[in-house]
Amino acid sequence: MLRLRSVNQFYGPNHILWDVDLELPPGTCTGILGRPGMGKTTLVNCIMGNLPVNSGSMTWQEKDSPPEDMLLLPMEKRARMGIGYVPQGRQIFSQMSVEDNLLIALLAGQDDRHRAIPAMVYDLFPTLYSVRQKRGGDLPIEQQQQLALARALVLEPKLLILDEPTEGMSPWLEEEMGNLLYRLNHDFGLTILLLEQRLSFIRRVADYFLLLHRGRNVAQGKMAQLDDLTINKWLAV
Ligand SMILES: Nc1ncnc2c1ncn2[C@@H]1O[C@H](COP(=O)(O)OP(=O)(O)OP(=O)(O)O)[C@@H](O)[C@H]1O
Repeated sequence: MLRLRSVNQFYGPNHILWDVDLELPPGTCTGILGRPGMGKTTLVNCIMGNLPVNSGSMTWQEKDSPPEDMLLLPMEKRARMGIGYVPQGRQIFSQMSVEDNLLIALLAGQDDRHRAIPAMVYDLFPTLYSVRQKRGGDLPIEQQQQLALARALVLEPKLLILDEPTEGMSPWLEEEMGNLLYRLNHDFGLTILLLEQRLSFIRRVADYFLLLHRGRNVAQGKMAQLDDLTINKWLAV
């Protein structure tokens, strides 16, 4: 579905991402791990088109379609093509109603296929339906998180990227989020890319991991291959 090869990125003179490779096969869930400041958000910003890539390749390919060079596509096109993004810190429009938050996200689609909020959104989040006239900012934190996720789902993405979805969550809410991502991945077949500090959470939901250290991928593979030696070397603080 998405393949990155030798991606390099600079902030001014600072070399941030060094020859990063990443492969997201359809229907899989991959966790990007790393201590703070190691380049996880920068990598996602490059995938979303929020930041330019200085060298390397990024290819998007769907079943029975030719590969597309993502680096030629502006940010809006990447969203329309099927990439949904839930940014760190639940960025919702707090003054707007739940429904308007969803309708605004829908506008980004700019096509006939996405004129109404898909039924699956309110099926997944029935509580959001019952509070759809309330202002986003007035919702409790777990419903704000649901709204942020629902906003990313209105265009029915094929790849969902989440930046620190469990940040600030209680263990109970973390469990709920894990169940939800499991459902999206297994029942709806969404490919998921997850940036996350909580190793226990990644272990629970992800099939694969990629470990970034100072902008380089120092380890990657199946989740079961992530051993204590690797964790102690690259993740222990
Ligand atoms: N706008 C910016 N200008 C210059 N350097 C930046 C900018 N944003 C991030 N950086 C630097 O890029 C490096 C990677 O940062 P990034 O935010 O991608 O890391 P991260 O792994 O996502 O960290 P965190 O888990 O804390 O979000 C850091 O050294 C950071 O200081």
